[in-house]
Amino acid sequence: MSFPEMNRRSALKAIAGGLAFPFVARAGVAPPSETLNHASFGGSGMALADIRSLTASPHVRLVAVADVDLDRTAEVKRLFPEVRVYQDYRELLDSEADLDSVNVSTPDHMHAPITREAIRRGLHVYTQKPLTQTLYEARQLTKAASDRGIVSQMGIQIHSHPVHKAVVATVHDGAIGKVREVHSWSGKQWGDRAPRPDRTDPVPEGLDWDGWLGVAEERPFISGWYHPGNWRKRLDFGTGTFGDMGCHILDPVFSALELTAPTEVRSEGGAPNEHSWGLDSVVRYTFPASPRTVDGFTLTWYDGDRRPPEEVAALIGDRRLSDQGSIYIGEEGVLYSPYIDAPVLLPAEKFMDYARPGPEGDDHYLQFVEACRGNGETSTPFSYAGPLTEMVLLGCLATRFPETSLAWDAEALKVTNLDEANRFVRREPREGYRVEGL
Ligand SMILES: NC(=O)C1=CN([C@@H]2O[C@H](COP(=O)(O)OP(=O)(O)OC[C@H]3O[C@@H](n4cnc5c(N)ncnc54)[C@H](OP(=O)(O)O)[C@@H]3O)[C@@H](O)[C@H]2O)C=CC1
Ligand SMILES: O=C1CO[C@H](CO)[C@@H](O)[C@@H]1O
Repeated sequence: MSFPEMNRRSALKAIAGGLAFPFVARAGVAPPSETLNHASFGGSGMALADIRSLTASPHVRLVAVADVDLDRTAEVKRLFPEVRVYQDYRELLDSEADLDSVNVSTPDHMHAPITREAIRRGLHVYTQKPLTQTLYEARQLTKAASDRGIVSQMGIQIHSHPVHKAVVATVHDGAIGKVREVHSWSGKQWGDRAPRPDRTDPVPEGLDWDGWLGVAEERPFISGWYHPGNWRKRLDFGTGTFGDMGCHILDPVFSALELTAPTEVRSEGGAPNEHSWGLDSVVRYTFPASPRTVDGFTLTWYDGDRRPPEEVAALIGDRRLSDQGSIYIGEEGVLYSPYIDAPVLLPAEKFMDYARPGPEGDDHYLQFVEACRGNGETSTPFSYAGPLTEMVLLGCLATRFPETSLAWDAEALKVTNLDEANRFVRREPREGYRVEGL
């Protein structure tokens, strides 16, 4: 680690301790007694929810917020009158020399550059899902977090929920044996078949539109089309329904089945148009066998109006198929997991006397805070969240090439049988928003 890579607070700690480079595994982990100086990227929407959850700990002091839309910072200023508000994330990072930790809760396209810069400064990072917007960025953040030894956590709070933990524990307990297939779905519709409206609207006074665009190409502001929220539907900013909900819904699948990178992915549903993600995706992955799966295990994702086929839905009998969830088909039984609801083991008679694991939940945010203070570990560090995000983003990429089986070489981060697919593995950031290491 080079000295300029240390943040000032860490450097002072190091010097005070009489050591030039004392941080081998984790740079600048605060001692347990210390209150973290924390900054948020994003001041409204999910960012505000993240701020509230993190500052529920008495050991977190919110000192700064960056938000490109100053019109959306009134509430955070009301709640934290002392907070310093910036409009440009780069200015915040350059000005706030005493930070320990940050949350990155902006739209997806800015997760990577902001998180990468925070890591470079040795700050602990809580980054919203999906970790990044491209596969390459996910790989780079995973590596950077590990090289720099910071504490990291992705914002998939369901990972720490008792229901998620129960699904994982039940599969690990062997209740349904080795798993042959999983079918997962979300009824959300973060896509758009309509063309981009041909108009330019005035940029609202408080919004720095260039800053909002960040790494993406310049374009006219269109009211309601991007900001806030609808950026999820747009190719350059969001990741469609799959990217939006996949990191939540496939998270228990990924950890319960101890999946590694898929070897093949195929889209059989809707495709994007020139500007927006498609609707009604169906994407099937093939994985190498894991200790929890059979050879040839497949995972299929459905969204919008698409759902698992009748013979799969029939496995849950006359129960209602929830709007979001998963069905795990094992060699010895079926596990139906409605999203954030108790898992159901089937056939019911077989599991009547089964002692279901009932693990306790955890607070995903406080887990991060405590890990930054040297107490315990996070449960979704980038070493876990990076590969999970890569899997999800590979599915998003596949929707661009319907009815085509893409062979994936995860180590090389490359589609090996269709070269044109590889231009979507990585993005070229706009001049002025390039960040070292991405
Ligand atoms: N884990 C979960 O359960 C949830 C996670 N999310 C995730 O949170 C993220 C944000 O989503 P959401 O809040 O709904 O989106 P919004 O568009 O409503 O808000 C995004 C926030 O980021 C700010 N922002 C945008 N660009 C920048 C920038 N360059 N620098 C600093 N701040 C910026 C926004 O400011 P402005 O007002 O100017 O846009 C706003 O405060 C997404 O990645 C989403 O996937 C969202 C909901 C739930
Ligand atoms: O959990 C979530 C709830 O819904 C939001 C919108 O679809 C998501 O962005 C979010 O991750």
